Amino acid sequence: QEFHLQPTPQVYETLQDSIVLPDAYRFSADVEGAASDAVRLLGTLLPDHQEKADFRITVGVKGDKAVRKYTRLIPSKAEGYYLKVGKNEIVIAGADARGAYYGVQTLAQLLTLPKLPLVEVTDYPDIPYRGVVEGFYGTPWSHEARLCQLEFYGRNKMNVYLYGPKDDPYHSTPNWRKPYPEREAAQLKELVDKAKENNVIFYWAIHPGQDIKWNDEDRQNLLNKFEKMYQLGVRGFAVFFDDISGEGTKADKQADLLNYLDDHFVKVKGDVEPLIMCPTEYNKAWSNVKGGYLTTLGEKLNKGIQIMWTGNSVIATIDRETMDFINPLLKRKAYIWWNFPVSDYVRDHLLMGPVYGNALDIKDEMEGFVSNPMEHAEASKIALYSVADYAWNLSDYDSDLSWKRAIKDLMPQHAAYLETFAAHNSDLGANGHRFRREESVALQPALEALLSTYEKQHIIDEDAWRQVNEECCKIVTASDILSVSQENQPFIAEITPWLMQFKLVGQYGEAVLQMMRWAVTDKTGFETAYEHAKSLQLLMYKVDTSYNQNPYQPGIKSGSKVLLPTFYALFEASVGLYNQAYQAALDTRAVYMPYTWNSDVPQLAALPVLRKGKMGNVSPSNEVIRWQAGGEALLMMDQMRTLKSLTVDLGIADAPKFIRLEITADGQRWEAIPLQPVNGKTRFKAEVEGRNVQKIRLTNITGQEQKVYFKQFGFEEK
Ligand SMILES: CC(=O)N[C@@H]1[C@@H](O)[C@H](O)C(CO)=C[C@H]1N
Repeated sequence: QEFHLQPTPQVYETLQDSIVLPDAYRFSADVEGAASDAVRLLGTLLPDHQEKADFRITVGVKGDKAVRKYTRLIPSKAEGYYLKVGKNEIVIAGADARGAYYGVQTLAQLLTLPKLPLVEVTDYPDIPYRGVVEGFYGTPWSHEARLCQLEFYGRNKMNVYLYGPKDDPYHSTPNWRKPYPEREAAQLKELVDKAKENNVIFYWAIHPGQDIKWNDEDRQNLLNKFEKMYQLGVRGFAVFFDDISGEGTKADKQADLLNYLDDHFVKVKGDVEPLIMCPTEYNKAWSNVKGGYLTTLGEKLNKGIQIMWTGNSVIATIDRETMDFINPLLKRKAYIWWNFPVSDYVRDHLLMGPVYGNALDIKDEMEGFVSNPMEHAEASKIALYSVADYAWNLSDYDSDLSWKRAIKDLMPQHAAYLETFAAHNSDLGANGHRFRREESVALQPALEALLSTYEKQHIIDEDAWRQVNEECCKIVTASDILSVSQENQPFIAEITPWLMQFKLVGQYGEAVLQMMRWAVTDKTGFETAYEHAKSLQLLMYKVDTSYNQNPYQPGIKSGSKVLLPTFYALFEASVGLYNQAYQAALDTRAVYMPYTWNSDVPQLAALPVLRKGKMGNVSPSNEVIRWQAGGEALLMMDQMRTLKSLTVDLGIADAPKFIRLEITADGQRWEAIPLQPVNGKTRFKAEVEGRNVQKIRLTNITGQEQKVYFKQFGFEEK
């Protein structure tokens, strides 16, 4: 595969010739000046220079004497650079310090080649701010993972990292007012230093909105906390007002606070980046333009303050229509908070697929583009690599080529196996945001041909059968090789449960293909394959109910959108044929889900129901739910079932005043069941022990919209 620089440069010319870098070279640079970062990085790449040598290496920033004669070749764009590798010289001339540093990062990639190609690169980023917002719910990244991320950002020319893990108690309610304990403070200081080393701006974000008081005391509390972070070396600050309800959601109060911080902290300090804020109405689906929240921010917030936006909905790809809606309201270019590959609402899935769907013609519409990743730091790098590629140079972005390069970058030696894994572990499964991704793209035609021919004509499409069988063998091989790979152990540690599941899916596919082969030709062969398939289904269930048992979306899903559903359908079809051929009555069901959920409350409607043994749970939501008056949510059983317990948690202490819970055994007569407080906070139990139910209903009985959380709705059968 031909060599490709990352991110894809704006202009790359190669002279179809190369040199072997001499081990002695003359060096000219203004080492103390703006190019010091670039010179330091270069020093780690090349042997020491000698005074007398023919080959010359020049590094500088526009205006430095050393690069004066290249001035007109330097792009006049922030963070741009001109890089030349000639027969007897290398020149790196940056438009500014970071540009020079990026020029050296590009040279570093060229130096990994067997021979150094003669090139001229004229390069610069399309989007001013590019990087990552660690802004997900769930286990925050570890200190080691963050250090590793920052190096990755430096190499991929990402220039921002926003620290804002929702579950860090010192970032959010209740401890945002408190300084970090010593150990955490020391680690943050180390991160700030590591970020600087990699030319990444480290922003520390605060999430005070759920309990902030609009008074001098809390304003001072916030200033004090910022001052503490400043003393740790933080020079970039953000205030997030997302996913809150109550007083903190007021636009004019938020704007007053941000302007105060801007005037009395940022402008006073003089060496702090422009403030960033995340609004409460951070996506179009939730914005009520007439209500004036966004226009108030747009009008009142000081011009220099950057405002984040997730798009037309919480999880959305970004296009021109998206930007044409929001930029006029904010009276500035929105700073995109892109919620991918974040998986804190589908925690049983890994999102390893390509980054696609964002428009390539909107480079002048966005102030920033930062990705909210998975809690699995290494696994997120596949998407982050392509986010860096996209945000640097939109028009040349190719999602599939970038995805393949991202995989090679993460595991150069085992890239082929990782690509097999990533190709089939890319969709989210059903989820409350209705956001889906393609999965098993290359194998889909064969899977579809195999299934439709078999289901409709009861014959095997031999070519499709062979392709699917080959892929199943690859899946089994890839899973084993990756699970013991030493190439990137932190990454393998993150994905091991999914590798186990993925192998089982591959083996299940093999067994089902055998069942198809023998359904009407070899009774005993079929029965063995059937037994094997059933045991593999049980093994998959065991993995899914043993690992990653978080209280939100527990379990381990793999190949869940195309591969496994196709194998389930082929399983059922072949058992049907066998039963017919041999007048047998084997159970044809592959898996069954006895519970269904639906609701006329938009943010509840698509939440998936999860089942584990006798427990049923509706997947919780991270966001504030706007539950309209009379809105209802219905959990339906496939048949009458006897309950043992039922728990509801809407994040408010007085839920029984707002939401009525009812059950029915016959679908006609409903009976309200009182909700008893369980933990004195927001969790309630309904007395349903021994009750026969067919449906359970939750209704907002207050006659007006209620803002609640949907933290838990679960029941256990007897
Ligand atoms: C701005 C923003 O997207 N805030 C939160 C985010 O923290 C959370 O990870 C996700 C992704 O599930 C969505 C939002 N609830």
